[in-house]
Amino acid sequence: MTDIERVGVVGCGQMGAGIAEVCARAGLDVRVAETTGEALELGRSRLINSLHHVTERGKISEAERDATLERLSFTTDLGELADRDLVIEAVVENEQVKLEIFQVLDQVLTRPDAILASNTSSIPLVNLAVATTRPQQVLGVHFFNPAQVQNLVELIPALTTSEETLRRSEDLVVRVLGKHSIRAQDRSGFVVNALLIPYLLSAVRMFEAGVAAREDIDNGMEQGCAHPMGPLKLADLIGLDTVVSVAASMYEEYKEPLYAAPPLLQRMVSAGRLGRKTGAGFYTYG
Ligand SMILES: C[C@H](O)CC(=O)SCCNC(=O)CCNC(=O)[C@H](O)C(C)(C)COP(=O)(O)OP(=O)(O)OC[C@H]1O[C@@H](n2cnc3c(N)ncnc32)[C@H](O)[C@@H]1OP(=O)(O)O
Repeated sequence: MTDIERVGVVGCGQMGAGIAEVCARAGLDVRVAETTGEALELGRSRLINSLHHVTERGKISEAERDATLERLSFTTDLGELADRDLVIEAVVENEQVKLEIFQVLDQVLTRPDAILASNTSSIPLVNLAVATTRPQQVLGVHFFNPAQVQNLVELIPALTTSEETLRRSEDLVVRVLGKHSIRAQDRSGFVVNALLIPYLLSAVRMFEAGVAAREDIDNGMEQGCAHPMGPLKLADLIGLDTVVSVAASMYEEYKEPLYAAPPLLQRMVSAGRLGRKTGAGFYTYG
């Protein structure tokens, strides 16, 4: 039996909302924290809309939806996460911001063996761990977008993480959330992004060089390799700013040219064309 029943999620953007939904649907008591009332309202509607959507699609009953909503609470005060057994941080990929959150959570969590997890794709977990007084209880729990649909969670122990923390987290992810888990070392990109990001960057370089139209690049991989979506569509789904920031951290770590974001991608981010979330990236969205 898991000893994790009360979960906190910090950040209610596309990943945080998805993670909170997965946890609440699995029967956990979930409290979501955001920085401002406005961000919280946006996140809350994102989550509620998604629950209504899965109910309409017949994946859960109306009673299950209502019970899931009952298990969700929202706050703008990290102090209200004090009684949580596990907190998953899913805020912007900015090390300073994450460090501050980890330091606050470390102070407010009352349970001595509470686990502090990050959904980071790129920040070294050990940096977050040593910023707390419980480095043995900090690890990476990395979901994939959309978290409600993708089956995988990467578990990333820092050098300081205890086997007990890893075991408890794995039990939660696999047995309670029903996800598949893989373990990876605390190296930039872990397993999936280390393989995926160079592929996405190659597709952008191919498009930039005029080798093929964006639709042909995407259709090539969808029809030729049975990928659910081609690389340019997928970059738009992930968010071009996230692709650039994960690539930058991998480049920083390995200095391999294949991890360097091509100029077109950098320019699109500067222009605010971040993909689906801003309505325009390689494609435009209604
Ligand atoms: C960068 C990070 O660190 C790591 C990452 O996240 S890497 C990115 C990993 N993600 C991927 O590779 C995504 C690849 N694409 C896919 O799996 C699929 O194209 C997709 C699930 C996004 C959409 O699937 P597709 O069949 O094209 O569309 P659609 O029919 O709308 O959706 C399929 C199902 O997923 C559900 N779904 C899609 N997007 C959803 C979302 N945002 N939230 C909840 N459910 C969603 C739909 O409701 C639908 O369910 P149903 O058919 O059972 O009702």
